[in-house]
Amino acid sequence: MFANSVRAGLRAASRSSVRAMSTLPARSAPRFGAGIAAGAAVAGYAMYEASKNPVLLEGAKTIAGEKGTIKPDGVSRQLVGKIVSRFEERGYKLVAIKSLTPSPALAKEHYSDLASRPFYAGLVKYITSGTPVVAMVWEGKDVIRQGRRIVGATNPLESDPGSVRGQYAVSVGRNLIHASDSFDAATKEIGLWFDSAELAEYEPTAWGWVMADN
Ligand SMILES: Nc1ncnc2c1ncn2[C@@H]1O[C@H](COP(=O)(O)OP(=O)(O)OP(=O)(O)O)[C@@H](O)[C@H]1O
Repeated sequence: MFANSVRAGLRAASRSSVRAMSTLPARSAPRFGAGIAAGAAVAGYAMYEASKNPVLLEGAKTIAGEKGTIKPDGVSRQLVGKIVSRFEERGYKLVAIKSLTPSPALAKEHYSDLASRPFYAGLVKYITSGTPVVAMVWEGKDVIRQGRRIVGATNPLESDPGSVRGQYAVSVGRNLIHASDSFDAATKEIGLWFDSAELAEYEPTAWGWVMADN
């Protein structure tokens, strides 16, 4: 489950904005990520699990986090259930989920690291099209790295066939879902997309069986 320190950090971050979120102590870094998959926002993200051995993604870039967000094409194509099932069946805990149409300001902040890219304007337009996105936060061991594997490579041409993008997408510009690619990104994204009160605390029935190391 979430370490109290981590949970406290996330809640503080959610209350205090993105900058506050990024101040979560590295030693408290959980082995998870948050992600948003779907519609637009990247909250696809995914989640976060407290860990005694912090694991940050090697060479990770800022992303939405695990937080995961199902983008508008994922919602319009009615793939939300299938995508959520991938995380649930793997054993990850759903901490938060909501459907919304992000504002241009939210979309721009979420993808701020891509502002100089030629596809940025189209990306923001796509995410804010009016078809909602589904923002999620998932928790569990290695959820950021595993979440990225579940989602698949950015370009469907390079995605593993068993991944979400590898099975359902053909275009990099319509790749269905976003998932945070690092702890810092997940923390930032969870804070961008969710209020602390939206992050649930509970223990799934088989949590111990799924997350135990020995
Ligand atoms: N060449 C491109 N043309 C159009 N859209 C692109 C292109 N490259 C990336 N994108 C869009 O920008 C998003 C963010 O790109 P990024 O390089 O951060 O990949 P990613 O981290 O796999 O994606 P995401 O952040 O959505 O999970 C991609 O998911 C895709 O929707």
